[in-house]
Amino acid sequence: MQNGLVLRSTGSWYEIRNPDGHIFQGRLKGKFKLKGLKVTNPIAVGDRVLFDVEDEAENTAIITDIAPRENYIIRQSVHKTAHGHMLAANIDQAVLLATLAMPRTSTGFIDRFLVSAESFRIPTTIVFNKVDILSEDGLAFQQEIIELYERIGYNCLSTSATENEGVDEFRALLDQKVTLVAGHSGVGKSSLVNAIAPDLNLRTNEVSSFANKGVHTTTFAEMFELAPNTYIIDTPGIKELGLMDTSKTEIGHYFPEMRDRLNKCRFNNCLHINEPGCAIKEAVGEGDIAESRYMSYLSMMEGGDNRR
Ligand SMILES: Nc1nc2c(ncn2[C@@H]2O[C@H](COP(=O)(O)OP(=O)(O)OP(=O)(O)O)[C@@H](O)[C@H]2O)c(=O)[nH]1
Ligand SMILES: [Zn+2]
Repeated sequence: MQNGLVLRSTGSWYEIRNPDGHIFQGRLKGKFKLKGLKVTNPIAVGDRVLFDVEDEAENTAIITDIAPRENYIIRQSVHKTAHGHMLAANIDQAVLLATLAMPRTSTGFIDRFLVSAESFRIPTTIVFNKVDILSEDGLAFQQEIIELYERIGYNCLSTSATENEGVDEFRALLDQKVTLVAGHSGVGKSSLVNAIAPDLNLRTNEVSSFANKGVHTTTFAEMFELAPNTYIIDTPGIKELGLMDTSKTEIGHYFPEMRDRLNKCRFNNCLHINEPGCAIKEAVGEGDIAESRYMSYLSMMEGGDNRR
């Protein structure tokens, strides 16, 4: 019996790393209890498992147990069934990679991500990349945006992957942690990761013989070791985390700057849209809650598409 960390999953095979760095291709034998979780997959990237080596020469293994998870991210299936897909487990933090250069990340997209991360209790740092190509006005605007998010309590960092700015800070941020890295295509995710771990090459790693072992060749998330005890989880093709089973009354709780004010509204079932005596709208009016954040809130309440 050994323990290991699940680095990838194809749906039927799981790539497991043991503490010595040895890689096994593991699978579950028979049916495994999902312990009440409404998900289609019993094991996710980031899971810690116990396993028995099945074939020494082939490096295959049988997974016998899964350690309790500290947290996990579930994505609702495209079919909107009651069951979602567990994207990753045991995540220490998320990095939302954004840019105010091109392709510009909207505050709506940032807020949607932050709300999801709050709902999964994952602390998030917003990294603003491509600072090297911002104009003077662009830089001033970025400073305002950073202040806006820092006031709420989010850690922010500005970087240039190409000019090596903020790269040491980025490396320090990831050190000894399991970090989910997310962001739109083109913001510089691979450039920034390659700047701190040149040997890794995110892109080429995606195509491996491992993927051929599975019936479903789509891998939803993958874990990469950057340095000892330092991992990133890449979610290729996944732009937003999405929310599971979130009622309208809950959304306000995932805006930290609203949380403390929620019990000050006149009506305790206030949705902060057009009710009289609303402490949230009052705070927006006084500038204590940013207009852009409130707009994101309203958009999420409408279930509107706020992805861009
Ligand atoms: N000026 C500037 N360009 C950058 C920076 N970081 C990345 N780029 C450029 O932006 C483009 C996209 O960078 P990638 O690292 O491939 O972006 P990505 O987010 O990994 O995008 P996908 O590969 O589509 O997921 C490339 O042409 C990079 O050279 C930066 O800090 N400054
Ligand atoms: Zn209210």
